[in-house]
Amino acid sequence: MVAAIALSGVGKVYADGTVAVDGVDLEVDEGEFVTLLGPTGCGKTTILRIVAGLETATAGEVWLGGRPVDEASIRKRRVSMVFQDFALYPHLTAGQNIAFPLHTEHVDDATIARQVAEVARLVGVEDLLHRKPIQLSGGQRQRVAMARAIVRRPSALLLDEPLSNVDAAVRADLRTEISTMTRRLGVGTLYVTHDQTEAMAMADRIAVMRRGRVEQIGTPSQVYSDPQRLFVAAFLGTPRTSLLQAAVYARPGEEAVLDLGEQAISTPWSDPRAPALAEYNTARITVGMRPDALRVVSPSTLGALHGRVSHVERLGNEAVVAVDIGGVPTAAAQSQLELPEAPGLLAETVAERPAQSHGVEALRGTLARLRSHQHAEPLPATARTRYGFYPVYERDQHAPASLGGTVSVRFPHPAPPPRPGDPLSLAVDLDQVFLFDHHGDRIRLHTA
Ligand SMILES: Nc1ncnc2c1ncn2[C@@H]1O[C@H](COP(=O)(O)OP(=O)(O)OP(=O)(O)O)[C@@H](O)[C@H]1O
Repeated sequence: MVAAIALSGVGKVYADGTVAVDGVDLEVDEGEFVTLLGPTGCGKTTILRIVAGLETATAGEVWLGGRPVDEASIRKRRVSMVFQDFALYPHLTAGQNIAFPLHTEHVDDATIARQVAEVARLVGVEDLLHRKPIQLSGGQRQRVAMARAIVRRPSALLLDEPLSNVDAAVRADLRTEISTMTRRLGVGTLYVTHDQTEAMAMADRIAVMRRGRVEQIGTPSQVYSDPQRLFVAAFLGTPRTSLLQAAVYARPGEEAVLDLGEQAISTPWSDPRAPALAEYNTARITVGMRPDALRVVSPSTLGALHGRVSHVERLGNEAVVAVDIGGVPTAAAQSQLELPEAPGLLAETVAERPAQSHGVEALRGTLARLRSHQHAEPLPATARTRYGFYPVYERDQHAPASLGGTVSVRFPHPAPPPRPGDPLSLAVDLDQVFLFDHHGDRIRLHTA
């Protein structure tokens, strides 16, 4: 099959030297829905603009319907783009807005009327065609924008966070409608979002992006359940995947351990993963754990991790309980601080420190900490554990609890969740634990 959209080694360096896109390969088949998912500034919009012809790539090639199109005009590309801010013409009615692309192509009036009615019905705005954009709700405006984008039967559809200005209730409906509609039309769609729920719900495949590169591309369940990179594991999952530093120690014939500092995850030598772990003996790695990997057990259970509840979040159908097991979070540069919620965390951090510093000073201090996390690894000290030397990174006392060395477990309704401060013991399912080396690449324990 010929790909609707194909990018090969595409790069973009802006005039000021910003590397926005860095060697991206990507294919979207006809009728396929691919989302570009990643934190703010990772290059998602730039990729869409390059495909649409609004921006020129500084490296690589773009192909549409099997033809290289770098020199082609925007119109010849038959690509439609929808932005998050609707961008309807305010002085035209919804019907005139939808008809607009056809007028520019000199289509006759009867055909225009027929096609407008058809797409208006498809997106559910047939009763609103006489209204001006100002008389429409956010959700209705976005439906009109979608109708305008598909009325020309584009060969590729580019959607840039089209639901971010629509309120939550309408967003869920539109999410389903948009992905159903693009599949029915058989149009190749590239959809930009930084919302993982949206990406998971809509996409055939998700390309998780970071700093201009695609870190991993796969079906929603592949990228969620089988992350190849630490960043992907960190980015996907609610609550956040816990990423803790660990040292690997193997004692042939006895056990292999992931030493978390205050305690360790151990597996007996008879487990084929133990000799596989031995290949990493003394290596410093990152252990990624989601609630799926943990089970609450009695304190006497052999090999359980023990901790105290630091935070309980009640979500109605379940409670998410953060448990401090004395772990040390992995270098933030590789994980959390680049996530889109970072500004929120920043605000939280500032709010937590009113007694020590004030206003601008507090903000400056916090920014300095965030920056130093982004650019420099903390200097490791070492401490003796029962297995060997463990690199001790100073725990940041002021970091919000969500950045601490905690793990999370779920208490589905109606199980009563524990309270902050309560002790809790957790058994670890090693099959559900992700291990990453210091480059952020997944360590796979080949046990065959
Ligand atoms: N015209 C420009 N000149 C210089 N740098 C730019 C320009 N446009 C974007 N950038 C930079 O390129 C990088 C990628 O931007 P882009 O808008 O593609 O990211 P994004 O992932 O879509 O972000 P968001 O989710 O915030 O929209 C950012 O660092 C941004 O500041």
